Amino acid sequence: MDQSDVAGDLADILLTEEQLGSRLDEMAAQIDADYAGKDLLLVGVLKGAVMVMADLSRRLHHPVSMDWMAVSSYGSGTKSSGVVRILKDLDTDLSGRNVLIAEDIIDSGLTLSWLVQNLRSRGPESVEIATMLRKPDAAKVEVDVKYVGFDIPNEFVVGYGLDYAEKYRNLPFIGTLAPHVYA
Ligand SMILES: O=P(O)(O)OC[C@H]1O[C@H](OP(=O)(O)OP(=O)(O)O)[C@H](O)[C@@H]1O
Ligand code: HPA
Ligand SMILES: [Mg+2]
Repeated sequence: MDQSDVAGDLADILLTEEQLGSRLDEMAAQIDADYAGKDLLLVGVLKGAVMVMADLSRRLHHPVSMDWMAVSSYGSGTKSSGVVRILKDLDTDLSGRNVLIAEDIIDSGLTLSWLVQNLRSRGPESVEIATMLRKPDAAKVEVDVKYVGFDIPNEFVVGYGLDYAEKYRNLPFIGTLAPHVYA
């Protein structure tokens, strides 16, 4: 997508591609250090986490496996329904594995608190979370997150995997939408 095609839809750019990239460098270095000598399974949460998974995993100097889950709580709206559905489950047996969930955003926390509980019940060695974004002021449940890219204000954001009604995921930066887009 030519960014000029969506420029009229955006109110603001919150985080540039460069800011996301340098924060990912730091997160990857931390993850490499924390998991040195250990097995690591990255679990990406479709669809939003595709960018984080691709960009974070390529920065790790660590042999990892990758698997994917699809869960959805937002549908096409801007509010979490609170009801999490598994649309696609993992192919991997988690017994004894060190699992690191890769996510684009923790908003209300409902998706991740549900997912962490679900994965912990499968007998892994550990389950931790790496998320690019978190909205502290939107939290409805506490989620223990080991790696956070950025804490952001409580506004609906798009880009870098995040959609509004399935659009804007491929923007390389994080932005907010102009009010007319929701109308
Ligand atoms: O903390 P929460 O309030 O639960 O929100 C976070 C979740 O919402 C989004 O997924 P969505 O359901 O929109 O699916 P998608 O990734 O396919 O867009 C996002 O990717 C997270 O998984
Ligand atoms: N934008 C897009 N998708 C989301 C958001 C957001 O701010 N929060 C949870 N899912
Ligand atoms: Mg979504």
